[in-house]
Amino acid sequence: MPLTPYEKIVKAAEGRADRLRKLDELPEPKMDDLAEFCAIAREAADRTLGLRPYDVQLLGTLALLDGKVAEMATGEGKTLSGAMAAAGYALQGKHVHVISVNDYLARRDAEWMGPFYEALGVTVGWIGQNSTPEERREAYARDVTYGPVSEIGFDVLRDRLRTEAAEIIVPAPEVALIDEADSVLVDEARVPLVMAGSTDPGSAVPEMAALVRQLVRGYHYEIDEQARNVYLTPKGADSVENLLGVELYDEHEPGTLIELNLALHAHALLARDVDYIVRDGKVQLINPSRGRVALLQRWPDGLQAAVEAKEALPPSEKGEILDSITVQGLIRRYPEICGMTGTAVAVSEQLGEFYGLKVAVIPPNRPCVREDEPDRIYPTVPDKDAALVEEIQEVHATGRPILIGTLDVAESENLAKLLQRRGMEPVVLNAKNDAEEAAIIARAGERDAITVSTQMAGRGTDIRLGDGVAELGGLYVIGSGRHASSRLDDQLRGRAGRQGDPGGSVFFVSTQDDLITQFVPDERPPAADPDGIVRHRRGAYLVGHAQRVAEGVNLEIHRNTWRYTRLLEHQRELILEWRDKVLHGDSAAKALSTADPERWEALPEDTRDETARQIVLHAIDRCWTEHLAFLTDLREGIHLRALGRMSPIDEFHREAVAEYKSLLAEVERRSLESFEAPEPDLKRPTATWTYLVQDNPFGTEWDRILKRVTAATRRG
Ligand SMILES: Nc1ncnc2c1ncn2[C@@H]1O[C@H](COP(=O)(O)OP(=O)(O)OP(=O)(O)O)[C@@H](O)[C@H]1O
Repeated sequence: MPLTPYEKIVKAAEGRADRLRKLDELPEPKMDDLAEFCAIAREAADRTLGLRPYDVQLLGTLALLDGKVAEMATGEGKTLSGAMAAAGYALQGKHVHVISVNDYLARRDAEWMGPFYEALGVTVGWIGQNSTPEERREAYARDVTYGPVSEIGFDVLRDRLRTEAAEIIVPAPEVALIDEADSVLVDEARVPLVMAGSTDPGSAVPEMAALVRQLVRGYHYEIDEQARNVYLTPKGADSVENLLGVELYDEHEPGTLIELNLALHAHALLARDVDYIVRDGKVQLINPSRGRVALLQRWPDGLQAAVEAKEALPPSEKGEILDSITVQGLIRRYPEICGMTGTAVAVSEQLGEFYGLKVAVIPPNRPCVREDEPDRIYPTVPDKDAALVEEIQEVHATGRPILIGTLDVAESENLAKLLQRRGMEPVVLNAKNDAEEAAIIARAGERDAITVSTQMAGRGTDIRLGDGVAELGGLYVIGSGRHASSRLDDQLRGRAGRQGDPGGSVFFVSTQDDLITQFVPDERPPAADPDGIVRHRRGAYLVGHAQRVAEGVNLEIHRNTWRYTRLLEHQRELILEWRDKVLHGDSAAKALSTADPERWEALPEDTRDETARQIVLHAIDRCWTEHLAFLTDLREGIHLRALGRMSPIDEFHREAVAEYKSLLAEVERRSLESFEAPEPDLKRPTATWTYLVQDNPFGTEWDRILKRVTAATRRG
């Protein structure tokens, strides 16, 4: 039977692809080969997807193939650039993980790009939260696997505890191609992915939650400027002691103080509809940089329980941490890393420092003609809100679609109410109704549309202009306040003016906004002009300055966390290497038969190898879990050493290294003990589960101890 034109191109491309597969035999792919690859990929995309890649998309692909982070503006077609690069790596014989930010995008992109991969003879699969182990295994066996960072991380953690070599499902890491690279590599880098086991419900203390509700800010407790800490005043401490009838600062009974602190944190620093929402009887955290519900995320155990108590919800499960890995640790396992995002330049320093990555700026296909107006600055929040509503009403009267980006769920709901009162009909998109996202966004560019959204609308969504909207000036984006990172501002602006569309953007700011009062509390804002707008140059300076301070604080936190986790990641690699040898080889048998030849001989020959393997694996896993707990405690308490003028990080390293060395001896000791026991106890947790820990927003135990010491001195 004659081939259809489609089959012909598939065949031709496959033949070419076979030749390209041989590329990896060459020491370095030559430019000629890359050019040929680009030509084939463009043709394949055109014929299979109906999308003929623009030159700039190919430039993006080349940057990715060169191991860079490609900065490409929104709507420039990163999905296709990424797929071409993934195919390029796959044709060199490498496994590629395309790391998406959520299940929806992983599946959508893998399916959308499917025919393109097929034409090049590259196999593709995807995984999501609901994938079964079998589906996962199959997806990982493909040349290119799409998946959200958390799912890949959880699979790595689960593999980490396998006791049968055949059960391992994630292949050795080769290439990571990361979508929204700044968000994954920088904003989420500190998030630990955790695997926990066994059962013990968290302890929530409803009485504490009720007690802190009665306390008054400024009298009983204070919050520091950056809203990262809350502490009792001497008066507050007295009142609490009276109410509880206990001595709070009793060194021997720290439990009450810890519970009280957690309850106070949950009460004073974590706000419903800002930091989390309550849905289906559960506390659901909101991802601060995405504005979405962060499914699977929770705070460290005590804090999670305190928030649940605050909301009068049943406590969620609590368990022993069997292993954990940070997003940064997970990504750094890949020998080759590349990524793409609309905003990379602003974090190029971090990308270089933490991953050795360089940024390549890809020009837009058509010049951006969006008009970005300077911020409109007002003295107070009510002034700002009034002006915002006024502006929306005026522009809405012309029919031009408006997208308003708010900083949190509560703000989006308040603004929507204000607009409704003026007879407008805004559509709200936030973490509470994320299921309707696609439908809401699809209409956001139509005439008369008013969409109020949290940062959710900032990424990964394509807003097309409706009929006649270009003549009205295109989409008008308004920010109701500047974010703590200029990247988030830029992403919001980027929703307008895609692919040379007309569009506009402006931010409304007040000198009372949290960004300013938290990060530059001592600066006095300039006065407003008679019409109520702050035009003095210092106003704009202050806003920019506050944002830079906020970015600096976050970078410092990232650096500090990495200083502590780097050693841990290194130790994990070493222990995993050892574990792998045990799992895949006969090192356990060798060690135990040498240690106790008599016992070895007494064991049935056909099962003793496996027995030895299970004994040593069990000892390694137990000791590692205990080591992790030790390091967590060490890190929490290490800052007390600073009082003794030792550098906390040096001290941490010294102890962690010593402990690791003793861990190796301990594994051997326990293995031998089990080996010699008549009935070795090789129990493993009956239930395991995975979750992400949202960084403890309130610093370390050290801060709390300092506050405690200060409070106690003040009282004395
Ligand atoms: N070469 C092309 N020719 C025509 N349309 C294209 C081309 N490449 C991509 N597109 C279209 O452009 C739109 C945006 O693509 P995509 O979602 O990949 O953009 P993006 O860069 O990821 O944007 P965002 O930052 O919003 O995620 C899609 O509708 C896609 O079909």
